[in-house]
Amino acid sequence: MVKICCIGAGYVGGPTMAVIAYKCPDIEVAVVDISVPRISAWNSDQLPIYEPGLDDVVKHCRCKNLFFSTDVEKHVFEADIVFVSVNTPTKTRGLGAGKAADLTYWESAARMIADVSKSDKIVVEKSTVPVKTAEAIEKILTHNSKGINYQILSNPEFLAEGTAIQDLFNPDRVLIGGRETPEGYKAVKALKDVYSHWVPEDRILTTNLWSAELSKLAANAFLAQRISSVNAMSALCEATGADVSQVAYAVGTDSRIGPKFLNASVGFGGSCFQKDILNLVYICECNGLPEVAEYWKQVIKINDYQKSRFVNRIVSSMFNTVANKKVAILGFAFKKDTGDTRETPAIDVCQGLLGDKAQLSIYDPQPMSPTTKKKVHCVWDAYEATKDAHAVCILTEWDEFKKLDFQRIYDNMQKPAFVFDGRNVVDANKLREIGFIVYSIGKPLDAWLKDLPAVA
Ligand SMILES: NC(=O)C1=CN([C@@H]2O[C@H](COP(=O)(O)OP(=O)(O)OC[C@H]3O[C@@H](n4cnc5c(N)ncnc54)[C@H](O)[C@@H]3O)[C@@H](O)[C@H]2O)C=CC1
Ligand SMILES: O=C(O)[C@H]1O[C@H](OP(=O)(O)OP(=O)(O)OC[C@H]2O[C@@H](n3ccc(=O)[nH]c3=O)[C@H](O)[C@@H]2O)[C@H](O)[C@@H](O)[C@@H]1O
Repeated sequence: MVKICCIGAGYVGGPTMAVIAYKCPDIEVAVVDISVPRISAWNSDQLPIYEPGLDDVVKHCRCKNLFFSTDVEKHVFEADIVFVSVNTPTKTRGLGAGKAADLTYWESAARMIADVSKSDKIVVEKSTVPVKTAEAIEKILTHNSKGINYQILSNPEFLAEGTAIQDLFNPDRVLIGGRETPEGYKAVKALKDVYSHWVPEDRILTTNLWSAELSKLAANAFLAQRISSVNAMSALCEATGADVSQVAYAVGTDSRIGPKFLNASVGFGGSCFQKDILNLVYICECNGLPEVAEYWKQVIKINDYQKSRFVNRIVSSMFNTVANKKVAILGFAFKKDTGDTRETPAIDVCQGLLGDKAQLSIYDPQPMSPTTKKKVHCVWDAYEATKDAHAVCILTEWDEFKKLDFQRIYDNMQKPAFVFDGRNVVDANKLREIGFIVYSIGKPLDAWLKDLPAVA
């Protein structure tokens, strides 16, 4: 029986390995982590992450061919294939701080693999890493190899949170990069055999190591660029009376452009887009390509602009001050159907409003982390959040926000009552009929808002 071990039981390691175990009953999969609470949660009824469909997949294989453990060394020792899916955040200190990927966790995982291994292993980069990381990992492993043969593969993950199980069951493609040597091809084939249990052959792409590593950063940069492009258009729409949804639809019907990922928003968030673009920018700079670096940096600049533009809209609409006014925040997660609040645009919007001394009352359908709860006032119901508020800000596109009784909300709010829709989820005209003053990203402006400055 092939044995797989995955180091890192996070948003990627957990769901990815659960699906491998589910689709490959002949393979034994162990997911290991240094975090005891995380592993305990994976072994309980309350999984550490919320992802539609994940519970069923985990329940189906846990303790059969899927195991979660803190005994990292034992499972690495036993494995034929070791996936490394540890976090690779942006460096906060030292060389490349604020841009480069912090590979501390990766390096310590690689050193541990070298320490405990007694047999040949395929080591798979699942984390998103800078191009050429495989070379560094190879050096760490081979310098400590004790005669063991390691093959490094790059197998970046393209799942999106909220649709992880769907994405893993039916991926657009699986990408595997390896060394162009006989041993390298053999390792690529071994990993391909795992995915071929359920992924059609023509969707498993094989490349050299560097193409696979760079394709992951490129894919995230292209996706984020589309959002910044439509968000840049949203500002122009507001200035001209065009409607960003109509523009996006018209643009997206061109088959060369395509309709997906063109929803204007308060800005993109999540743990990866910004981190991966910063990483790309840093790699460009290190390779003497400042113009290319500047090009990608602009995607982040527009995203920051979009978030501050939204805050400025709120403050300027409400007589230029939100001091001591209750503002209800509906949605804190970085997108719907996830409990993840990492790098959510809601953090920047809330900070902006708190900077103007607003009193925030936050409601998200998913429970907030204890750290977030300590910093802001969270409530368990949208009606409680909006009671006596001057304004409602919608920051995540949860479906339940579309179904709220806005007449009830209006009746219980201070007047004039404002709605700032950062996700274009509500029917603005219906809300206007109730009496709200409504701002929707990239949509024709209310008379109230028209003459106010959009950006201070
Ligand atoms: N979150 C997402 O949707 C996606 C993330 N990625 C990439 O996948 C990687 C992992 O991301 P997430 O799963 O979101 O991170 P995460 O932070 O949820 O999980 C990483 C886990 O690795 C563990 N860990 C760190 N060092 C360790 C070590 N030496 N030994 C054992 N465990 C260790 C941590 O305790 C943590 O539980 C990142 O590189 C990210 O860019 C790629 C595609 C999607
Ligand atoms: O490397 C990663 O971590 C992953 O990053 C993204 O996945 P994720 O961040 O989970 O979620 P997305 O659906 O891409 O959304 C990212 C952000 O963009 C925003 N967004 C998305 C689409 C859109 O049209 N408009 C928009 O503002 C979302 O609300 C969210 O804040 C990519 O979609 C995945 O392919 C990739 O694997």
